[in-house]
Amino acid sequence: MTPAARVQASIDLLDDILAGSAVEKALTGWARRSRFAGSKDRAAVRDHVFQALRCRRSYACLGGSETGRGIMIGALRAAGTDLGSVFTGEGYAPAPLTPDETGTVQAPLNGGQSLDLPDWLLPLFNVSLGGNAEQTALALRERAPVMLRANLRKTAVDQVLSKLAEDGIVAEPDPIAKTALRVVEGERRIASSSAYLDGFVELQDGSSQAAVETLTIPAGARILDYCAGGGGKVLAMAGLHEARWFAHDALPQRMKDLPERATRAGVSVTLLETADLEAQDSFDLVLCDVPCSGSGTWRRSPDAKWRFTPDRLKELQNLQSDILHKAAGLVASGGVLAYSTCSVLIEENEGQIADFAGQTPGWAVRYQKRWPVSEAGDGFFVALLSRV
Ligand SMILES: C[S@@+](CC[C@H](N)C(=O)[O-])C[C@H]1O[C@@H](n2cnc3c(N)ncnc32)[C@H](O)[C@@H]1O
Repeated sequence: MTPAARVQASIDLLDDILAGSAVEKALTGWARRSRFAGSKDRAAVRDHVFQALRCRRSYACLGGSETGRGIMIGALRAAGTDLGSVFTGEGYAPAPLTPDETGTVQAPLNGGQSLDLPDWLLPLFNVSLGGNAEQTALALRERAPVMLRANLRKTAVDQVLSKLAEDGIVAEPDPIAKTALRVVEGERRIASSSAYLDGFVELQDGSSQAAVETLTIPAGARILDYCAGGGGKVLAMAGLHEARWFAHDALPQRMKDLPERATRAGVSVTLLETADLEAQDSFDLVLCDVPCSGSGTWRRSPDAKWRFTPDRLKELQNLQSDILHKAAGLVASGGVLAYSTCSVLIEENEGQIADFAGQTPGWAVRYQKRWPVSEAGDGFFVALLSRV
């Protein structure tokens, strides 16, 4: 595909996504229908689409309309590309610019436009992040780093790096966590590398790894990952400690890959359905990695930023509170209740913990920490509460 044909494909995909299609589904469907597209074309189109979604609002302003075409015109303008060389109408290139498109005169962008945030979120970012609000919004306009977690249960970091290098993957340790590796080269080879298939590494953001490092886990303790999903957190804990591992999710099918991942990692994890929990002895630590806005990860799933609403925030707050109260009942006397989100919003983080501690006698907040959206990690929050 020519660079211009990739732009046209991205325009069509963005139109599908703006009409409501899920991003990954739209990309997979396009790749299936487009046998002519090689792996470099697919990667380039994916990059165009993701970057356009991260900066959807500012690019639409620069391009003169909130359509796939307007957004891609804005993206190319922002990158300083000569639009005439792309919008030629030749072959599979987009049609030439109309006089309106050529002449789009740009008024200065307002706050929400230049920060690529919906207006309703601006005050929430300001309250939650204070002086870091703008920096955080701007960081969410950039591509996320590719981070791996070294499974120290299998071997030491330097050996993991050598194993990755055998498969042409260059990575380097990142100080955000002792298990964190930043991938510098070869990210597309990770899923087929022997380091990955043999359980020496998992894809995991740096902040999640750092948060797991804050947990104190005594040998032999009973640990429950209450919102386990694919098991990222329980596997990260098990990479560092010897304990008895349990995983639960309200939607057990979300845990379907966990047994295979655990086997690869050399760990044994007992899966529990909600009905099994009552018959279980209590746990020394229950981690609630709750469903959240994902606002700390919007550079990875940028469409979520535009689909998020005040009603959805309320719904999530209620769910988070409900999960905290239910999980608290599973913690042994003297045990720890851990709560985490990949959100940057106070409403889902400190606010949620303050409400829980205020409403629930017998619990004290021992520790809270936020990680900013950075070059090594997504926005992340962890709180530890203990029974008093
Ligand atoms: C943020 S994801 C977990 C990600 C996972 N811990 C990881 O690191 O890969 C939140 C999970 O909570 C689950 N969930 C939603 N409501 C729940 C509830 N009431 N009780 C327990 N889990 C719930 C969702 O199905 C989802 O898998």
